[in-house]
Amino acid sequence: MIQTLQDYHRLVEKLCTLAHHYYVLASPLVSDEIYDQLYREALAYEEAHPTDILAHSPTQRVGGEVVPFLPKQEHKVRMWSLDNVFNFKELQEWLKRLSDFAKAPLESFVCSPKLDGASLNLYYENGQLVSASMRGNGVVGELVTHNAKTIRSIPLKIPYTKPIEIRGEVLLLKEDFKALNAQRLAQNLAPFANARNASVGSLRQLNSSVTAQRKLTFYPWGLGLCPRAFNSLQKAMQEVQEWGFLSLDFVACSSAEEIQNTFDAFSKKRPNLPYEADGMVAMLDDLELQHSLGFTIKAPRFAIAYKFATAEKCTKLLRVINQVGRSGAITPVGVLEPVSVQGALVSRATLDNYTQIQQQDLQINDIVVVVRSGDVIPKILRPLKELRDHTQKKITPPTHCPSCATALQAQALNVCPACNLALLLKNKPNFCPKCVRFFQKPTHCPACASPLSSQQQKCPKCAYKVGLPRACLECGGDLIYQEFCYRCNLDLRERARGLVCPNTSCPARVQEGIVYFASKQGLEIKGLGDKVVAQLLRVGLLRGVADLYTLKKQDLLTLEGWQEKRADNLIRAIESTKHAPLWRFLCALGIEHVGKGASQVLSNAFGLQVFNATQAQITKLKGFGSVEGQSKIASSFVGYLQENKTLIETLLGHIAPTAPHIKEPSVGGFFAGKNVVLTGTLSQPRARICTQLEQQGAHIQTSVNKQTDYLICGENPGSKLEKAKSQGVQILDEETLFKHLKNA
Ligand SMILES: NC(=O)c1ccc[n+]([C@@H]2O[C@H](COP(=O)([O-])OP(=O)(O)OC[C@H]3O[C@@H](n4cnc5c(N)ncnc54)[C@H](O)[C@@H]3O)[C@@H](O)[C@H]2O)c1
Ligand SMILES: [Zn+2]
Repeated sequence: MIQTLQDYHRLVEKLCTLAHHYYVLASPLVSDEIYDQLYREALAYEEAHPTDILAHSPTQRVGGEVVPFLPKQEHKVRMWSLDNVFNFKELQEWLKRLSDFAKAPLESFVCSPKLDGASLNLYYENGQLVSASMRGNGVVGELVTHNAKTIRSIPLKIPYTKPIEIRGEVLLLKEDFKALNAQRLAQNLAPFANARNASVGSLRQLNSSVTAQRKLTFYPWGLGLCPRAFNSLQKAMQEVQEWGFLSLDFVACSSAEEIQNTFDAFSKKRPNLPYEADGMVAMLDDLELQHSLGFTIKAPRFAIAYKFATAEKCTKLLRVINQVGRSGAITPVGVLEPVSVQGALVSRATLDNYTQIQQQDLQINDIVVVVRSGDVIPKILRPLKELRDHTQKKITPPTHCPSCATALQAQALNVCPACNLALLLKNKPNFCPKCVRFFQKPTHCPACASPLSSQQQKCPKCAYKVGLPRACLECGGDLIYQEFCYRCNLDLRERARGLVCPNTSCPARVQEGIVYFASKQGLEIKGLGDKVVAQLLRVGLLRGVADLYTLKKQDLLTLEGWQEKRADNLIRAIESTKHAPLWRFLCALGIEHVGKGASQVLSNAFGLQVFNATQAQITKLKGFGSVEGQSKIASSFVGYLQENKTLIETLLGHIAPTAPHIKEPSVGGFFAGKNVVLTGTLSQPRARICTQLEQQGAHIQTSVNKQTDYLICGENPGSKLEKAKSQGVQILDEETLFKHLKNA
C-alpha cells in the first residue's frame, strides 16, 4: 500500500510506462492482473487524497497515445474505458453507487463476455462503411479503414442508412491465433505474446495485405452515434446482428445475484469459448437511462467490467529466510508484504533454490509475482525488474545452517533450476561428445512404432531391444553420461547445486522428521503438528521420533497450554499407531525416494523381513526403476536402514506394525508357515520377538484358534494358555523359542 506522495508519484510513473508498452507498443511488460493491482493502488491513494491527483495518471485518461504513423480520426461520440470489479462485494458496491446516483432501484441489466481484443469504431453513412478507427485516447483514434475492410465479419454495407457508429472488438479466435503463431515460428519470426497484442498489431498495419492474412474477427458490443431511438441495448444489438454482424451473448439480469450467476456461468464456459475473454461486462439495458447517468472521468457509470479471478498477484519481497527440511535441504522462503491472493492472505512464498534466485536476478525489495494454485504453497514466480527503484539489494546464499550453524554442503538439485521440473533418473540420457547428440530412451519402438512403457527393455510386439544405445548411432563413438533437464534441455552439469545441512542431528531436521512421521503421509498422529513438536523438542521431552513412545501424560501436563484432555488425546493418538500397517510405518520414516507406492510394494513383498532385505532383492522389485542394475529406491532404503539401525530397533521395540502375511518365507526354519500366538511377559519387547518370528515365516495371531500351531508362553500368562491347552496347541516356553530362533 502506498502511503506518501512520493510513492504515489513513483507508482504513476510506473503505470505510465506499463500503459505505454501495452497500448502504444502493444507489447506489455507485465500481465493484466499485475497492472490492475497497481492501478487500484493508485486509485485508492487518489480517492484518499483527491488534491494530489496527477493529470497524467492512467486513472484519468482512456487508453494511451495515438500512434504517430497512422492518420487520426475524431470519434463522433467519445469512446470510453471501463471500471473494474473483482468480486461479488465490489459488484454490489457498484450497483449501490449506481442506484444512489439514479435515485431509483435499477433492475434491468445485460451481461456480455468482455472480449480481450482491440476496440474498433465503425462509422456507416447511407449504409456504407465510411471509416473504421481504433479507440486511441477516446476522443481521437487511429484510422484503419483500409485494414477493417479486410475483415470478413465487418459488413461493408448495411441496410440501415442513417449515420451510425457501431462499436465492437477486433480479435483473433483462439484457433486462428495458434495457427498464426505456428506460421510465425516456421518463418523464424517472434511469436505474439497473446491474441490481444496480435490483434492490435494487425489492425495497425500500413499494408492491409498483411492484415488480410491475419484472419481477424469482429464482434459488435455497442453503439456510438445513433440517431435511431432504441430503448434497449439488447434489442439494439439484436438488430445490429440482423444487419450482418456476428452475435455476442447478451444475457438479461435483474439483480446482483443474477449478474453473479451469469458471471459464474461465463467463467465456466471460458475455456470452451472460441475467443479470449478476460471477464464479463455488465451494463444497464435502458439506453436512455445510460445516457442520463453519464460518465466519470474515463468510464461510463452504467457499465462495469467484472474481471475473471486470477491466481497471480504482485507484492514486495521484504527478505529471504532459509528453511531446513528433514533431508537437510535448504529452501529459501520469501517474506512478503502481505497480499491477498484468491481470498487468502499471503505473506510467505517459496523460492525453490538459490540457483533460481541467481538466474532470475531476484533482489530484496523487488516487486515479485506471486501465484497460488489450488492448495499448493504460494510461490514467487519472478521479479518485475521494470519496477525497480534503486532500493534493491542482492540476495546471498547462506554458508551455514540457520538452525545448527553447520557449514552447508552443495548437493545435486532435485528440480531443474530453469523450468523447475522435478529431476528424476530418466534425466540422464547418454550423450555423444563428438556429434553433440542426446540419446533418450524412445517412447515408441524404433522398429515397429509400438508404444513402450518407461520400464520396457524390449518392444512387446517385435522384441526389438529398445534400451539406450551403448555407442552413438551417428558416429559409433562412446557415449557419455550427461544430466540435462527433460523439459527445457538445460545442461545441468555446471549448474550450481542445492544447499544441504549435513548434520543428521540438526534440530531443524529432527523437528521436520518428527512432524513428517506424525503427518498424514506418515502415521497420522492427531494433535502432533509442527508447533507441538517444536514445544516438546524445546523442553527436552522429545529428542527424536522414538521418544514419542515414552511420552508420559504427567510430563505433558507440566507444559504450558496442556490440560488433562489434550494430553490424553495425544497419548492415545500415539498409542493408536502401534499396530499401524507396515507400509505406513515405512513411509513415516521419510526415507528419500520411499513414498507411499514404494512402501506398499516393499511391505507386500517382504512383510516384516523388509528390515533384512538386501539391496539386490529390493532392486528386483517391479516398478523400482532399476537402471543398469541400480535402483535409487533400493540404495536409499538400505542405506537408511544401515545408518539408522538403532533407531529402527528402538522403534520396533515399542511398536509392532501389521504386515501382510508372506506365504513363502525367504528363510526357512522351525516356524516357517506356522501360526503362532504369544502370551505373558517376555524378556524382550514383544514387537521384536514378533519381527523375528515373522522373519522366519511365522504368522502371528492375536488369539488362539483351531489353526494355531504354537503358543509362546511368558511369565504370568493370560487366558490364552487355558485355551491353547484345551485345543491341544503345542506350548513353547521362552527358552525353547530362542533355541529355535537361533537354529533357524
Ligand atoms: N498489462 C499491462 O501492462 C496493461 C497496461 C494497461 C492496461 N492493461 C489492461 O487493460 C485494461 C484497461 O484497459 P482499458 O481501460 O482500455 O479498459 P478495458 O480495455 O479493460 O475495457 C474497456 C474496453 O473493453 C472492450 N470490451 C470488450 N468486450 C466488451 C463488451 N462486451 N462490452 C463492452 N466493452 C467491451 C471495449 O473495447 C472497451 O473499450 C486493464 O484492465 C488492464 O488489464 C494492461
Ligand atoms: Zn542444520
